[in-house]
Amino acid sequence: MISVTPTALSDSPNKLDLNNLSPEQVALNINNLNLHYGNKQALQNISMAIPKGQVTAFIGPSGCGKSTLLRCINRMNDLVDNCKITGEINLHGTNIYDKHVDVAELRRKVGMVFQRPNPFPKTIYENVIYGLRIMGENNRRVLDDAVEKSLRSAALWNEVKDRLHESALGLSGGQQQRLVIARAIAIQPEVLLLDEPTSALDPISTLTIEELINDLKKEFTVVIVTHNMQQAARVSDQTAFMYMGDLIEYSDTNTLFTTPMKKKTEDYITGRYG
Ligand SMILES: Nc1ncnc2c1ncn2[C@@H]1O[C@H](COP(=O)(O)OP(=O)(O)OP(=O)(O)O)[C@@H](O)[C@H]1O
Repeated sequence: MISVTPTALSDSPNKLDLNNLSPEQVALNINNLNLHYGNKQALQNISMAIPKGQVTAFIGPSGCGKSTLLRCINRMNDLVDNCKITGEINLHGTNIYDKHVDVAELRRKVGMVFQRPNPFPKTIYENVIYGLRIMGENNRRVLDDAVEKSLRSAALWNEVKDRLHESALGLSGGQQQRLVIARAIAIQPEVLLLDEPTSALDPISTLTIEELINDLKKEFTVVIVTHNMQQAARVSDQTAFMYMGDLIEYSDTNTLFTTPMKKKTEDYITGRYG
């Protein structure tokens, strides 16, 4: 039996009715999303509303489609050959799969952080402003401000403020992951996607990132994929349990971990499989 401590870090006890969110409460609305890799269907009719300014976790056994669903939210699967997607994902009312959508612009609104920290072989400063430079920002004052603000938001400023012009590769793994989060938030996305952001980190760095996630939702909508149920319970406001490409159950995190509605969810959270 796996024991979890629901919402230990999350400071948002206000339960939302996920089936009845007002348009102002919704960041992302996923409607009848289906995804095939060649002949293999990896997502089946996924529909869910992801609330704004909260942390939503996707959990489920290996291969259930968590990362695939996450990658749909910034159209990363467009890069995969033979991948076919039907359905809609509405970001603040616009279907991101509409043919008129500029994918580069979408990825500015929907940032992503991966499992392994991937700083560029540049200075800490240049890593943070990477996206701003691509957008054509060259004003030193604007860039300096963005560096400080983003590093503060990523809980890294105090550790690196005296070495901003040193290589990012000299940072520890946990610091590198916070730097990558700073890089993602420097361009002020609306949504931040985190794909198992702590799976390569030690327990102390993991805790630091979990605390950071709890702060990030004050500014951004956060969606996290995690293998770790305790982590989902600690950081998320609502949790979606997936199994073999289906969304089995989606509810506020406390309810999902304490009184799941579906047998499959119960079996998973009590460690019967996965
Ligand atoms: N690029 C791809 N091409 C073909 N099949 C893929 C591809 N990516 C994922 N799949 C398949 O789609 C299914 C869902 O994979 P996905 O990585 O989304 O699962 P997951 O729940 O995130 O798993 P894990 O926890 O192991 O990372 C799996 O069967 C996987 O093998």
